[in-house]
Amino acid sequence: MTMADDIEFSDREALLFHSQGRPGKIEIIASKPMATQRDLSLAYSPGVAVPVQAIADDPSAAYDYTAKGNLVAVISNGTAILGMGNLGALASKPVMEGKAVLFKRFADVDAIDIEVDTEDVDKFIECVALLGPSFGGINLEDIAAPSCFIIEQALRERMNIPVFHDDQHGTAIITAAGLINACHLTGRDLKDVKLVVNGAGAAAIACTELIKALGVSGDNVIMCDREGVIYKGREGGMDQWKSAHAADTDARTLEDALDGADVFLGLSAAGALKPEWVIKMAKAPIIFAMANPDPEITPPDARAARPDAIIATGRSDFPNQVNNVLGFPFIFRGALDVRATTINEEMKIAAAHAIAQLARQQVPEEVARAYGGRAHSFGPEYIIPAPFDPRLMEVVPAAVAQAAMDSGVAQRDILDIPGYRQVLKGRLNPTTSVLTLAYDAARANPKRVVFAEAEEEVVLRAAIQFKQGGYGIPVLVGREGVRDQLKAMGVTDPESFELHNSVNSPLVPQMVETLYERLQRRGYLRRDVERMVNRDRNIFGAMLLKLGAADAMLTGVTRTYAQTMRELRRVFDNDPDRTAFGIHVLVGRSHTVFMADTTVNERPSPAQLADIAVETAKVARRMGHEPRVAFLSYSTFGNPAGNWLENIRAAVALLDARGAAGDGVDFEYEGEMAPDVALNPTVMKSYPFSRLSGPANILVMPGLQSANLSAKLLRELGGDAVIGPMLVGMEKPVQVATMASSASELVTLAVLAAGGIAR
Ligand SMILES: NC(=O)C1=CN([C@@H]2O[C@H](COP(=O)(O)OP(=O)(O)OC[C@H]3O[C@@H](n4cnc5c(N)ncnc54)[C@H](OP(=O)(O)O)[C@@H]3O)[C@@H](O)[C@H]2O)C=CC1
Ligand SMILES: CC(=O)C(=O)O
Ligand SMILES: [Mg+2]
Repeated sequence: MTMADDIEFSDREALLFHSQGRPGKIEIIASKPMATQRDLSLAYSPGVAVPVQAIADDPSAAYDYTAKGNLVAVISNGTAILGMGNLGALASKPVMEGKAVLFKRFADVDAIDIEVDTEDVDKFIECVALLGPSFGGINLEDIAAPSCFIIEQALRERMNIPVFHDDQHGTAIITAAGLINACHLTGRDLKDVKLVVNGAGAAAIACTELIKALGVSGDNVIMCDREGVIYKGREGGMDQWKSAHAADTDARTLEDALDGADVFLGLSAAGALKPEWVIKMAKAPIIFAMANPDPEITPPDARAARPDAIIATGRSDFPNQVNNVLGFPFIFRGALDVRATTINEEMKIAAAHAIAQLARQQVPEEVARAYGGRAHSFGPEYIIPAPFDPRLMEVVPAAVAQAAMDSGVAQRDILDIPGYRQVLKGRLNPTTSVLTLAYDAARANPKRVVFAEAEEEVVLRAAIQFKQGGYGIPVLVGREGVRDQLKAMGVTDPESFELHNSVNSPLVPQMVETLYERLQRRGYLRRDVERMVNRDRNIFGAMLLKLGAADAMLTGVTRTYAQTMRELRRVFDNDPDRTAFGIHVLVGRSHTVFMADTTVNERPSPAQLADIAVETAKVARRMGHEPRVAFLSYSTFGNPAGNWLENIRAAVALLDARGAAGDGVDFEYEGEMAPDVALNPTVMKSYPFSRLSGPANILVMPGLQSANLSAKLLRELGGDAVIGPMLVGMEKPVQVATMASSASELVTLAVLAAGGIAR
């Protein structure tokens, strides 16, 4: 196969990728434990008879007792494998396995590939129709036109689950989204656009139909196939689907058709578009060369011919990937979740608009990271979101589900769409579900949060996301130039951001007064205080908070944690009677563990250890977890004996006493114990007297050495996501990020502070 020079893998690597380990790309994993005889009895005979009878009595019970409702079949006969042509059912298997994997990765839809070895349309229809009971939906793939039209139509009529030919409708939805945005960027009105479509197969016909439905005039569209322009009256190589798009034109070749055209839409074959024809297109032409794996024209060739063009391909190694992977996982997610009987026009148009809109919003960092740090913002090189954009999972299924309900094809209603969007977010990323309560709390009661280091780009990105997410009002500390920075980052209304600095803040005299009163007996002269307020953004930002101009504060990106804490301590005390300390939260797929104190107290006293347990338990509850506290040590209940255990034992005794006195110790705790005893139920069994009813989810660490080391090791080497460090116990909600924090991590800390979770 010919590959473009810049693809960074060889054919051998592609084969190795598929053959290494288990051959292929998918496997099936049981969703229920199969460990014991009892499990077997329940899962298989005799237990399985019960759901069998329930489904026989009421077929809709299949959605409750089997995987049907989340299972999609990816079905092909291999007659149009990508742009490679008819290579047969078996050869299509790598593509179909690939589509199944994409369903799972992007939208948590379980999918299985089925290759049907026939080109006989009736046999194919019969085969698929009979598979209906197994699946929640059918995704037809890489079936050549015109058979695909007959097959899809017949199956849609016969089956009561969604049947969707991805190459037709998935492609059409994404193409429409890309075209809407490309026209927007080049100041074109869809109804005036002159469009040339190359290809008259599954993808081309469906794209053209949807684009016409969106407002492009039929008179302005010319479609071409291998024989050239499909014009009214042409006789050779025609069928009813091509005839429907035959143009009233004198143009006979693709070259003729392209003269003055605004848009080229290629859904045909590699190399079909010559650079010299592109030169004839209108100003700022839009070129979607979507054949896979090799496009109709390579982006470098298209760019060389037309530097003013917007260029898209179906591939992930160039900007603007217009590929149905952006659609099918999320469209099925929404359709399955409302048990839609079909995927109708309303649902497709809702998906197209949702995707188009998403591209116009600020791009989150996860996306930039997934694409090697290439930053995106809406423009000619970024007309459509990238498949790794986690927001697709939140917005597209919700739009599709809503459209299904509105158009009457949903069998189950989702009434709480904001709640559904949260569920969708949590479905992919356990970290976001842990944070759901925090995000909800912040959004319900938006607070003013000081972003003290707003001249840093990462901080500004976080502030923009914080504002756009509706989590609160960022209060930026920085020079006037920050507004230009905001503008350069795509913010259209930088004036709407509140910006403070000591040069023009009317609060400075009051800040100096208040801080001097606090520090005058701690070795500071008034002029020291003046200098601090005027020059140090942490002091200035903290004073905004102290004086009530904001509700919370975020800093830490420009100075070390210890240095930042020293500065904050000049302004803030601990909350009276509380210990200030840090918490890291480790989020795995099946567990969440809070670890404290990971940042502040080098050798916590027994009273501090007890406080850390009580306060961390409160934070865990605020994040939806019932606390079980383990006081960690290298030693478990006195073995081995050592000199370092007294503090821990005294802390446990203090909690016993506080509990006996009814003083807020309403959670399980135990210690001292080693981490395996705290976390591993099997090891735990050796200590039947332990008061923990299950694995601990709060680990109170014996000292800063072990705590900070553990947190950092887990962040660098562990497989889990790590949230934090959160700072709790200060007089005001202040969060100190680590210097390497990403914008998403900063947003999380701001949300934890604003939502009152970390306080
Ligand atoms: N980026 C994306 O998301 C997607 C891209 N595609 C790509 O679109 C292409 C077509 O796929 P699909 O519609 O499923 O396949 P079909 O087999 O249904 O259709 C192929 C069409 O392309 C036409 N064609 C082939 N070669 C040429 C050429 N040199 N000049 C003009 N027309 C040509 C054929 O013409 P004729 O009718 O005369 O035989 C036919 O109409 C493939 O390259 C595929 O990879 C498809 C789906 C999604
Ligand atoms: C992307 C796709 O489905 C195709 O090229 O056929
Ligand atoms: Mg395909």
